[in-house]
Parts: sequence; structure tokens; C-alpha cells
Amino acid sequence: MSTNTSTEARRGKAPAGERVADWADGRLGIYSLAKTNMRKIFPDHWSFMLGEVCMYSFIILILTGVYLTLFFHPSMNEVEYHGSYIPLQGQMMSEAFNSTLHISFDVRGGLLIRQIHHWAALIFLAGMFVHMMRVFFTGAFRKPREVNWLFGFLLLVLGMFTGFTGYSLPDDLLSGTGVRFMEGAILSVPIVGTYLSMFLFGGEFPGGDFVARFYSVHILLLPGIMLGLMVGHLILVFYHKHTQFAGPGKTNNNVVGMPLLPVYMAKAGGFFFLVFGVITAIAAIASINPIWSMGPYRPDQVSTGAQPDWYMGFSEGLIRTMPGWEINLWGHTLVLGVFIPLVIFPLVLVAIAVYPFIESWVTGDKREHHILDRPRNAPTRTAFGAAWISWYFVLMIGGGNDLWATHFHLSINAITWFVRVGFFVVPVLVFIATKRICLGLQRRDRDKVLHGRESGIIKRLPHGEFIEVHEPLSQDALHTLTAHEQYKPVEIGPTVDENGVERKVKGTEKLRAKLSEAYYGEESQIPKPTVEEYKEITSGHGHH
Ligand code: HEM
Ligand code: HEM
Repeated sequence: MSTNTSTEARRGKAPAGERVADWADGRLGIYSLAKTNMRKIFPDHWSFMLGEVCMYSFIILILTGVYLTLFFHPSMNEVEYHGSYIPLQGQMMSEAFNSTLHISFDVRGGLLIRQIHHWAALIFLAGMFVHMMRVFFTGAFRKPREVNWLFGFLLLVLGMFTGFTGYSLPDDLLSGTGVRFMEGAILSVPIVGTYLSMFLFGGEFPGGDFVARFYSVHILLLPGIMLGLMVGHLILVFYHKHTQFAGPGKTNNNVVGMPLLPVYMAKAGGFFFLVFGVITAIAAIASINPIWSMGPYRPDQVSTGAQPDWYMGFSEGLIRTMPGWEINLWGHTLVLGVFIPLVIFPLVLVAIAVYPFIESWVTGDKREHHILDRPRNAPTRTAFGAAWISWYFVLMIGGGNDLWATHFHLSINAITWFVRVGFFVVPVLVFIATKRICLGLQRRDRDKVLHGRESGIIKRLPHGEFIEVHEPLSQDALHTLTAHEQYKPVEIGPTVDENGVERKVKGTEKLRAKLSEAYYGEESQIPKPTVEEYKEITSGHGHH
């Protein structure tokens, strides 16, 4: 203490900022925390900004959501409308709908904030979708990041349900139709369906409770869990350190990039305002969910062109295109036309969650990976990803079959049949095409390494032959194009033991060997050039 006082006396009083920092360090240990973390290196690539888009749109959702809670009344009590929107004057409606009209027409900045909230939700989910694709196609989910992939997956699913509960709140004709859809799906569950529905709606649909219930789920429960998961997600990104693309000087044991402070923080701060600005500009220009033109919800009415928000479109597609099968058993009806889609719905999503574990089982690869794959170098994975996306989009076409029919003058039955057939056929075609494209790109890389880049310069040789001059690649480019590993498929191994006794090969072993062959067999990768090949061609014997 005395030394401190004497140093202080010698130097004069420390600046206020330093004193505050010292005060905080004495209580929170911020110096050592900052020392270890503030200089943390982040690699640079545009696709690493997608995670940030999710984070910023989530923050925007919280900020605008809080503003909306100040004026929104989560109640289904009937009231008569007396606001400034003339066409609905005197109509009976729920307080929820009434207050959303009030937000839209009478609260200062209300409509803009509502629109920002809704657009941010759409962008949040799109951001998560694309971010997930980035992580998937580059193999960033591999060890040690599988748990973080699961955190992300939960964020995606919870995000979808938060969005669903959100757009159900205003209690307009469109949102009510969406909730009715959900009620139908719940009712199709054998034995417990009716009880579940009674429990959720507090009696016969729509009852008088669901807006209030969805409200607590929407503003507290789900965002609370998501916030926790997001913090966990980011802590894990910090803990594992970020992955990076292959390149000179980049290895599995280092990270090449910019320090968190000041460079990355400055960029991230700017990027937050950019995302906020773009969402606000969209919200100010493009109308979204104009509930006044839909009117209040009445269970005996359905709005035309009813569409859920985009991320729920695939589930709607499942139901709209499924044949209306029903079976009657002992006086009970099992509505397979709704129940089967209800079962497929989580399967489409769970396929995402389990993928990292399936891939590591199939490939037998248990090592850590911090260098990302170029999608072309993992053709089977890339093909699976593309097939899954095509599946999702085929179902989305099914979800909007009425709009496709009216906008493109098509028969609704033709679209339904297209989706039914496409559900099985399109992913297979996309899988095959993607794999071929990846292999083609691998061949091109091989060619570039061995023969150089096509320069577009045509030369005529003295004897009249025309040739295109190929320029050799730089050492950096050569490294990047040949840095990927090429695996060998896992094999079943000897089927007789050391005593010559035949052992039983398990079905799972056979499956694994088959799948592994599909991942890394001869058909699934083009051998990358070897040093010998390169030397032979570039030593002057080659012709370019
Ligand atoms: C992941 C986060 C969230 C998503 C995806 C989301 C999505 C939505 C959507 C799509 C709507 C319908 C908006 C409309 O009227 O057109 C909505 C409404 C609403 N949200 Fe959220 N929201 C989220 C978080 C929050 C949070 C954290 C709060 C409050 C703290 C909140 C409060 C509200 C309120 C009060 C409404 C009803 C008012 C209205 O519909 O205009 N939201 N939300
Ligand atoms: C609220 C939603 C989410 C937020 C705020 C978020 C945020 C982030 C951020 C900021 C990063 C680091 C920068 C980057 O790589 O983009 C990251 C990395 C990561 N995210 Fe997300 N993410 C979300 C959803 C998801 C989803 C849906 C998945 C996958 C299902 C996922 C899986 C991952 C993985 C595995 C990493 C590590 C990638 C690497 O080190 O290369 N995240 N996330």
C-alpha cells in the first residue's frame, strides 16, 4: 500500500480512466482476462461474417422486441376498434390485434419498429441458414466443434419456433390460420393429440388463452434460452479458436489473422451498424405483414394466399402435398395425411444435428481439424448438403403451391404432383450432379497445378502451330491447391482371424465400409498431383 502511495506521489494522480480500470481489476481481474483474450487472433474471410449477421440481427430483435412489449397487449379479450385506421372502425377484435393496429398506426415509430422486428426475424433465420451452410460445406463442424454445431442447431430450431410464436401474436387472419394449422397437426397425433391441443389452447380452439401463452414463450422463454445458447456458442468459438482456409503459413496448430482488439472489434462494431442500417432501410421501404389488410382472426374464415414465414414453408409443403390418407381403427381415425408430415418435419431437422457424428463414424476420422475444406475436395459431403437444400426448396414450392399456381398460371395439381415426385427424385439428381461438378473442379485444380493457368494468350509457333500460353502458378497458389488431405476408405479388414477362423462381419461394418467407399473411394476423389509429377512436367520436358 505504501509503495503504491509513494509511486502515486511521484507520478502524480493517474488519469481517471486508468483509475477506473484499476478499481475494476481489483474486483473483477479484468487485466488478466483482457491480456489473454483481447489479442486473440481472428482469421479473415467474408464467410466468417455470416455468424455475425446472426448475432446482430438477434440483438436487433431484442431491442425492437422490447419496444413492442411497451405497447402490445397479449390478451384475447374482445374489444371494439376505435383507432385511426378507418376501414376497421367499429369492428370487434381481440385486444392483441387491436394493440398491433395501435402500434402500426398510432404509436410514434411503431410501424417502423414492427417492420424492423419482422424483417430482422426473416434475416436472422436466413443468416443462420447460410451460416450453417458455410460451416457445413467447409467441414468446420468436425472435431472439436461438433458440440458447437449442436448448439447452433438448437439455435436454428428455437429461432424457427420463436419466429412462429412471434407471428402468431398479432391474432390477425393470417397468423390465426397458421395457429389453426398447428392445431390440426397436433390433433393428428394418436391418443394424446386431443389432450395436447386442449392443454395448449386451454380448451376448444382457439380458446381465450393462446396469445398470452405464446407471448411469455415468445418474449421470455425462447429468447432467454437462445441468449444462453448463443453466449455458449461464442465462448466455444473463442475456446476452440476459429478455423481458417488452407494457405501458406496456415497450419492445424496456428491461426493467421487480425487481433480481436482493435482491428476485429472496430470492424465488428461497424458491421453491426451496417446490418442494423440495411435491415432498417428494408423495413422502411418494404411492407411486411400488413395485418390491417388481413383483418382480425375468426376461426370460420381463412385468408387467401396464406403463407407462413419462409423458414416454416417446408413444413407447410409437407402437409399440402401429402395425399389425404386416413385409416379408421376401432372407431378412431388416424389422419396419416397430417401425421406422416408431422413425423417427417423433425426428421428433416434432425438430419442436420446428427450429420457431424455420422460423417466421423463413416470416415473413421477422429483427429482435430482446424483447416477448412474447400467444398469441391469433399464431394460426397458437398453433394449431401446440396441434396438437402434442394429437398428443402422442393418442399417450399409445395408450401406455396397456390401462389405458384396463380403467379405462373399453372395447375395446382401439377405443382402438387411435381412436389410429390420431386421430393424423392430432385435430391438424388442434385446429389449426382453436385458430385460430378466437384470432381470436375478437382480435375481443373489438378490441371492448373501441373500445367499452369490458362493465360488467354495465343501464340503461333514458327512451324505454324497455335498454342495457348499457360502461366505457372505462384508457390502460394500451388500450396493452397494441394494442401488438402486425401483419405483412404475404411475397409472391413481381414475376415479370418490369426487362427484361420472366419469371423462374422457385422452389418454395420459392411454399411460403414460401403459409405466410406462412397466418401473416399476412387469414384469420389481425383488424385492430387504428386511432387514427382509436378517436377517431371515443370523440368522442361513438358510442353507448356
Ligand atoms: C429470436 C428472436 C425473435 C424472433 C425470431 C421474433 C419474431 C417475431 C415476429 C416474426 C413477430 C411478428 C411481427 C409482426 O407483427 O409482423 C414478432 C412479434 C412480436 N415480438 Fe418478436 N421475435 C423475437 C424476439 C423477441 C423478443 C426478445 C421480444 C421482446 C422482448 C419480442 C417481442 C415481440 C412482440 C411484443 C411482438 C408482438 C407485436 C407485433 O406483432 O408487432 N420478440 N416477433
Ligand atoms: C443465433 C444464431 C447464431 C449465432 C449468433 C452464431 C454466431 C457465430 C459466430 C459469430 C461465429 C464465428 C464467426 C463465423 O464463423 O461466422 C460462429 C461460428 C460457428 N457457428 Fe455459429 N452462430 C449461430 C448459429 C449457428 C448454427 C445454426 C450453426 C450450425 C448448425 C452454427 C455453427 C457454428 C460452428 C460449428 C462455428 C465454428 C466455425 C469455425 O470455427 O469455423 N452456428 N457462430
